Amino acid sequence: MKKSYKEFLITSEPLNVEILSSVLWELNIDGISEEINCIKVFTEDQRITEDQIKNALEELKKNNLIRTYDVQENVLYEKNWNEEWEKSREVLHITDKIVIKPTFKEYESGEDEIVITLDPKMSFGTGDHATTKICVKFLGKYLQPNSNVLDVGSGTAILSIVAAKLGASKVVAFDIDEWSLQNGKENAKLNSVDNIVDVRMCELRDIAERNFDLIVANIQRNILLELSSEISNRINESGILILSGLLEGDYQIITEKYSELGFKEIDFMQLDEWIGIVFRK
Ligand SMILES: C[S@@+](CC[C@H](N)C(=O)[O-])C[C@H]1O[C@@H](n2cnc3c(N)ncnc32)[C@H](O)[C@@H]1O
Repeated sequence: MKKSYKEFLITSEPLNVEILSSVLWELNIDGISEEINCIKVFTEDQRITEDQIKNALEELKKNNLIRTYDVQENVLYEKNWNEEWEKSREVLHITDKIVIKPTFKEYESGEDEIVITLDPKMSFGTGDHATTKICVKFLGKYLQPNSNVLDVGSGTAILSIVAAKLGASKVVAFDIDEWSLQNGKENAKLNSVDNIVDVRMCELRDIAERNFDLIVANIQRNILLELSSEISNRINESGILILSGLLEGDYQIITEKYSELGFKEIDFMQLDEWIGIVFRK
């Protein structure tokens, strides 16, 4: 039997690809491709309904992040959506030193550059999203060589691989998503850091280690609030905590929660409407 996929063609005003894709990835879609004036979302048939997409867009509308939207559904037979999606990936220079390259693109690296090769497949973390960029920039600034790092919600393991390449001696990367386990392991191997990056599929409460020098978590606000005590219990005295996945409006509730747990804010960054905060325990 032919396997079918659905393609949802989404137009919105304004067309904010980053915000749309971050919300749509949460629905467990398979891929997104960015077109000139719309985005296309690909998913295996039956997995996601048009109503689920519309509910997510309606939520964004309620929060004034988009004004209007339109969704058109097409069924595709044996379409290689991954190929479509790959066409829109580019080599990304996140800092002067850190470059993210999709596996299918050629790139000649500069002398001091750290080039990370990624095959994102179905996990979050291509490096395109503002929150990933914020975390990468902060890792470049705060990660000390030989650190013990925890990556909460690792997706493609992009942040773990960056940490390993920057000199971390041990990185535990975990995610609740099955695709991320597979994809994170593949990417760690692809970048020859699978001896440093330990990718797991579990919840934070299952992480037995409690001695991390740096914890990075790029997840949405409610999860960061829910996991705050568990995060706090796993960081060393004077450890660094990098949080992103947050919108401007999340700043106050997050800083209040984490300062109650003894964290002090030491840095802040905003890219578009997304923010990242660095704390020291
Ligand atoms: C925004 S993505 C971040 C991916 C990657 N770290 C990056 O910075 O690009 C958030 C990830 O958190 C995972 N996630 C969501 N809830 C989680 C939880 N309670 N514990 C661990 N991971 C979670 C999702 O599956 C997703 O892969």
